[in-house]
Amino acid sequence: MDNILKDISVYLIGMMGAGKTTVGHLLAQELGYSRFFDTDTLIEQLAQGQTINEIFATAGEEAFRELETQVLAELCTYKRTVVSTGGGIVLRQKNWSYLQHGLVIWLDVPVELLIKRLQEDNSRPLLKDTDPEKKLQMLLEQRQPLYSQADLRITVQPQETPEQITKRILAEIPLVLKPPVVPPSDFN
Ligand SMILES: Nc1ncnc2c1ncn2[C@@H]1O[C@H](COP(=O)(O)OP(=O)(O)O)[C@@H](O)[C@H]1O
Ligand SMILES: O=C(O)C1=C[C@@H](OP(=O)(O)O)[C@@H](O)[C@H](O)C1
Ligand SMILES: [Mg+2]
Repeated sequence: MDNILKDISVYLIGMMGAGKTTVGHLLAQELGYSRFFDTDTLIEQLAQGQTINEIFATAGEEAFRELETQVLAELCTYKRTVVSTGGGIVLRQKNWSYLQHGLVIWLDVPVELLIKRLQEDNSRPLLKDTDPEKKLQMLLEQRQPLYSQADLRITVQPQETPEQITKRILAEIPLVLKPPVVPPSDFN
């Protein structure tokens, strides 16, 4: 896989709860990439240890998005790295110019499954809503056309484990990589 990817980095995108953070770790291991980063973790470090919830509450979503862009701009200079992004990273056009430094993979998970996974989770400020399922559905509708710009879409099945998803990503990566340009032998 190392050779096929030619050291390029991988960016995981998709909705909150899609498993980007969970799968990203495993994918880095399987690719033999020593670097794994989660943009949310880096944002929290940049904000002097404030949680994502605290950043949203004190500085607001726009300030969070600024930090997100700042973090991504740095990460995109790295090769041989897996980056798990936050679900809203696709919203800014500028972020796409950074994401496109690597292979962009969309973990596509049905809303019913996202809701199950995030039921007990209070770490997503955008889901502090009277109807989190409706909110997720609305966000997905807004973002679906953006996620669709990924190089590879992985439609996750309800029972699929993070390990199985990682294996499937590894199997599907070669299908979306452009073959290297080999000049004809008499080319000079
Ligand atoms: N394939 C999976 N099957 C079951 N639970 C999962 C799977 N992937 C992730 N989870 C769980 O769902 C929650 C959200 O996962 P996470 O990796 O944080 O998603 P994201 O980073 O996309 O928001 C976590 O509790 C995680 O353990
Ligand atoms: O979808 C979003 O806008 C967000 C997703 C979160 O990351 P995960 O996708 O890892 O949950 C986090 O960046 C923040 O709460 C905003
Ligand atoms: Mg995450």
